[in-house]
This record gives sequence, C-alpha cells and structure tokens, in this order.
Amino acid sequence: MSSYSNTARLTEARRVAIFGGTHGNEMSGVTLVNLWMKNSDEIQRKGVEAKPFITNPKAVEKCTRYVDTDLNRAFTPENLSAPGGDELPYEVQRAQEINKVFGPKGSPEAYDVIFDLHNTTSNMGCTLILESSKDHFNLQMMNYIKKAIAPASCLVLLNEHPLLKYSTSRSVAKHPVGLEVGPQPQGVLRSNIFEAMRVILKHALDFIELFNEGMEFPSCSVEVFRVSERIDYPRDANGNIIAMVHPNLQDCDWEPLNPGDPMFQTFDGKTIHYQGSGTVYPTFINEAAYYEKQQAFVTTRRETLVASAIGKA
Ligand SMILES: CC(=O)N[C@@H](CC(=O)O)C(=O)O
Ligand SMILES: [Zn+2]
Repeated sequence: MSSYSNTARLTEARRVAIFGGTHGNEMSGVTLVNLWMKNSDEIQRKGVEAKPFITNPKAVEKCTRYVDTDLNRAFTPENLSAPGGDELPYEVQRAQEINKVFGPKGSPEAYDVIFDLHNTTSNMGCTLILESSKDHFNLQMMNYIKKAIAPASCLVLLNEHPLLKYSTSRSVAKHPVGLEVGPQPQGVLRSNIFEAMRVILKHALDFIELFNEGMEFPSCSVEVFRVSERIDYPRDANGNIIAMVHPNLQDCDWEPLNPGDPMFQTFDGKTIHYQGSGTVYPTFINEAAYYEKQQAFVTTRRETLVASAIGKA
C-alpha cells in the first residue's frame, strides 16, 4: 500500500464566497467586503474564484443587526422552502435568494467554501467557527491558519451541538467557515480588529490556493472548543435581568471557569458562582447581540480533533 492510502482525496475548492454584513452593524466584515467589491485583487488566488458579497444590505444600510429577523438563524429547511414571496420577512426572502446563488444548501452545486465575517463585542480575539468535527478540509485549514499567524493566536469554536447549533448563512456552502473577531462595539470600526480579520482571511485563501495546486496536507491535530451550554443572565420572576457578568469573568473569554468561580454580580453586590461540573471555557461573554437571545455567555469544552491527511482528488 502506498503511504498515501489514508489521505482523503477531496475535490478542489474553486468557488469561494466571502460574506460580510450578515449582521449589518458588524463593521469589519461590512467594510472589507465593500472594499473587495470595488477591487478584489487582494482576495484573488490562482485557481480560485473568490466572490465578496453583502448578505444583508438593508441591515447594513440601517447599521442594525437585522431588519425583521436574524439572517444568521434563517437558513432552515422550512425557511428555504417557504412560499409567500414578498410577504415573507425580509431576511427569509434574502436567505432564499442567497441559497439560490450560493447553494442550494446540501447540493453538489453549492459553493465550496463560504467565509462569513462577524464581529463580537466580547473579548474573544480571532475565532474561527466550524459547524462539523468531520470536515477534514476545514480542520486542515484551521491548522494551516493557526500555524501561519503564530505567534498571534486564533481559536476554533466548534458549533456542533444538537440543540444549540443554528442555521447560518455560511451553511449553504460545502465547507462553512465563520470568522468572529472582537472586541469591537456594534457600528464601530477598530483598526486592530479590521486588520486581524484581514490577515486571517489572507491565510485562509492561501490555504485554498495551495490545496488546489496539489499540496498534500499530512494528518494533524487541532485544538477546538466545543459549544457545551448556553448560560442566561439571572432574572427575577418578571424576566428582568438582576445581575451583570462578574468582574472576574468579564473579558475573560477562553479562560478556564471552574465550579465555584464567580460568574455574576447582582445589582446589590452579591456574587453568583458557577455551579457546573468540571472546567469550562466561556466565550461570547456579555455579547451585546445576545441579550435578546437570553444568553450571557456560552460554555465550551476543550478537545483535540484529528484531521485526516488530505490532498486533491
Ligand atoms: C455576535 C454574533 O453575531 N455571532 C454570530 C456567531 C456565528 O456567526 O455563528 C451569530 O450569533 O450569528
Ligand atoms: Zn455577527
């Protein structure tokens, strides 16, 4: 048997899209995509067709997360097949249009890779978001990016939870990749966050070019943080929030939180401690957009995944 017998042979990734403005007030992605729509030299690679695209132009126009409903939750089978045309919520119409152009979701005609650019108000740094632990192309891409940006770091959030997974814009692609960079307030552009996003995307596109050119990627391991649990703010009987993220936890995304550690601080100064079992790694701590989703932060658990060797078919 050849030494390549365990190498997964994957088709080239020729059709790549870069989405910005899935949330209209996340300015790094909106700005980069608008820039690249004017001049796409920076994102072109040999053997790759990279298409920059503003997914929610009405929300970008208003500088708001969404107009009728969150576009990054809208790509459900029900929405994508819903009749109703103009009567449907704006983002559902938009999801259908995006699915036609870049999908159909789950079909062989779908785009190979979609990068969806997001900002968070949380202190998460550079985070790549994956939806499957079995996508070896994406896992290899994560390994490549991590090595390329060292000594800077970027972490991988794995959103594969049976209940907490949601139907993202990027999910129409064969290989969906979310890129979440923060902290950056909504509606604000910060140069450090903008540049960090730009650099990650550069390496991601380089990886695709190398893959398409026939480079072989040996098996490797990738550290990921798997979404575990969603934690809401403490509330009173009427549903009003009665506590804030504790100062010891605020801005401490990705740092271990152990049972008994301070988690919230009530307005009258009482500390609420984390009561879970074992160490978790909180992230999206105090994200502005998640107040409406009743989420103060999400806990993750650290794992090491093995990416198979890959090469093009
Ligand atoms: C702050 C924010 O918008 N985060 C994204 C994460 C993702 O793209 O999966 C969202 O909730 O849709
Ligand atoms: Zn977003």
